[in-house]
Amino acid sequence: MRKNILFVINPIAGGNDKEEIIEAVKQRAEALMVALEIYKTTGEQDGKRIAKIIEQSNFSRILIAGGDGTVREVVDAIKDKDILVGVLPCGSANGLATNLDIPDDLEGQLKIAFGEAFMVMDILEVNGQTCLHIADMGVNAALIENYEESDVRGKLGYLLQTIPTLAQSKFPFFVHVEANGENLREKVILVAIANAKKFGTGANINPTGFMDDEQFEILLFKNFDIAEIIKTFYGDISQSKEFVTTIKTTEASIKCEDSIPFQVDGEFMGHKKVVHAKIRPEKLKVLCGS
Ligand SMILES: Nc1ncnc2c1ncn2[C@@H]1O[C@H](COP(=O)(O)OP(=O)(O)OP(=O)(O)O)[C@@H](O)[C@H]1O
Repeated sequence: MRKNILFVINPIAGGNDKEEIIEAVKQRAEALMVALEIYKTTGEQDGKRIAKIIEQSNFSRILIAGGDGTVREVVDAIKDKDILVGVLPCGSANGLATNLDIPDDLEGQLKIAFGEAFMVMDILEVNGQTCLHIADMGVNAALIENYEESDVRGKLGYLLQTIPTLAQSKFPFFVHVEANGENLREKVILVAIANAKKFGTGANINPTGFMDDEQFEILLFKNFDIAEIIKTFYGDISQSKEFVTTIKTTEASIKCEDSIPFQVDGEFMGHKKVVHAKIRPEKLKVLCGS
């Protein structure tokens, strides 16, 4: 049977031109004699439209040129269908691609997108939302909130928000975590709910986490030290017990005494007091680097 690929492109993701990627994918599909259907997102009802397109054809894989937001939308549209997903990262945040070892060069990305190496990864549900790599409450979500309101994009824009965010913030805060039948109360600056190891910035906040181990980690970052926080987001992370407590689980409730900034896969989701996280029964087959 001839292979069918759906190619979803978010034209505005990352603010960059997608023509080179589109042409390269078209050429590769043609060379492999694979039928390619293209869907360009509009920002309106894309999830519903993609779900309808998937219903009408028998796609063996979906390639996505976009950022984490576009990938999440496609994953929601796939539901429990057996379709391989490949990411050609071009968003301003590409945390999932970072965790899948997708390289920066287009040739390397195409090799993976049209290759056969894939992982069967877990999907988290966090307050009813699909979460593929990391959700968190606290200082990182506050940075994303401020970043989304600022004019400077990219890593610099994010870094520029660090000092004002910390200066005006209500951190540290108290959090109650209920997981594995136990309760824990800690004073923290950030609670991460991590399916993956790394933030989109590349920082490896969860070195013991795997995306295909049917569990996730709750990481309670405790120290309020600006130098340590900046290192955490951009480089090496201290895994000392004074700095972070890690809980491995399949379901957890996180309750805060105040409303705290909350983000899922790099998208700011408002201020929350309660976050419930669990592993979904369905999995995602995703093409990866190794
Ligand atoms: N044609 C379009 N015009 C405007 N917005 C769009 C369009 N297509 C998709 N979107 C929006 O793009 C967002 C997803 O972007 P994605 O996360 O993939 O890339 P990004 O560059 O990281 O985005 P951002 O920096 O805005 O988070 C969604 O909010 C979606 O509604």
